[in-house]
Amino acid sequence: MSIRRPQIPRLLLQNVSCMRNAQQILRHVNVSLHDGGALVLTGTNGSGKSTFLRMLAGFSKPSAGEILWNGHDITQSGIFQQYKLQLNWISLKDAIKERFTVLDNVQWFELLENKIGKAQPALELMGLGRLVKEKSRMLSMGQRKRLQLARLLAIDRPIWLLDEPSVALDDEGVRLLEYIIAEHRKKGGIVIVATHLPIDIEDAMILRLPPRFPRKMTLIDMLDRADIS
Ligand SMILES: Nc1ncnc2c1ncn2[C@@H]1O[C@H](COP(=O)(O)OP(=O)(O)OP(=O)(O)O)[C@@H](O)[C@H]1O
Repeated sequence: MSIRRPQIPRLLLQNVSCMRNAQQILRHVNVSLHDGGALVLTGTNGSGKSTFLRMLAGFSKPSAGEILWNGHDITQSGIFQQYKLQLNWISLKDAIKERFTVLDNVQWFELLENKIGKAQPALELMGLGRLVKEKSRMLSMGQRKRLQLARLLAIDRPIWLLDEPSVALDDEGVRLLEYIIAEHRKKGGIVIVATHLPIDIEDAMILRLPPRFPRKMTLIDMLDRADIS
């Protein structure tokens, strides 16, 4: 009889806290993600969703606890060099070069990755096929987001860190985003999304970060109270 060992999670956050500017932003976060896993981060403005993603990307270090990738602490420099090659990141800063064409904006990143051939099909999938030769400065907000998503597909790394990926997308764009996330997970990819907007990700873990400051009473709260009395 063979005894199966429990698999080590691909990503494990153990009791992680994070400070920024001498302020405690995240407290005692525990998350475990295996291949194909998905995590959706929600929470009020300033609750720490972007901080969480930045920490996973290695831009800031946990002030306590550990982030383990394949069981190894990502803050060790040898490990981090390998770990960072697993990551692909989308944020509101889109890093689009205005003077490049739409196609060049994806191919440039492919080139940096020593990859080739996925830019055009990725742009077509994201509905930008007819715009590949246009200068990127011509793109609308939603088209810029679609270009960022095409980059994700072309670069094709396993761990996606997506900060507000559906902002500016129309309904079809959101469906496409949900589709590429589902396909990525089928291949064993991991997806972590920080969002305020509804997104349909099957069996995703949801982590709602607590508000950092007690909310002051708003006019709506006051009106509600007036109703009760
Ligand atoms: N560069 C920085 N230096 C210091 N503190 C920062 C920095 N960026 C953000 N913060 C603080 O960290 C806290 C969490 O910010 P963060 O951007 O992670 O929140 P968020 O949940 O992503 O918010 P939002 O929903 O508004 O995007 C905020 O109180 C913010 O003021």
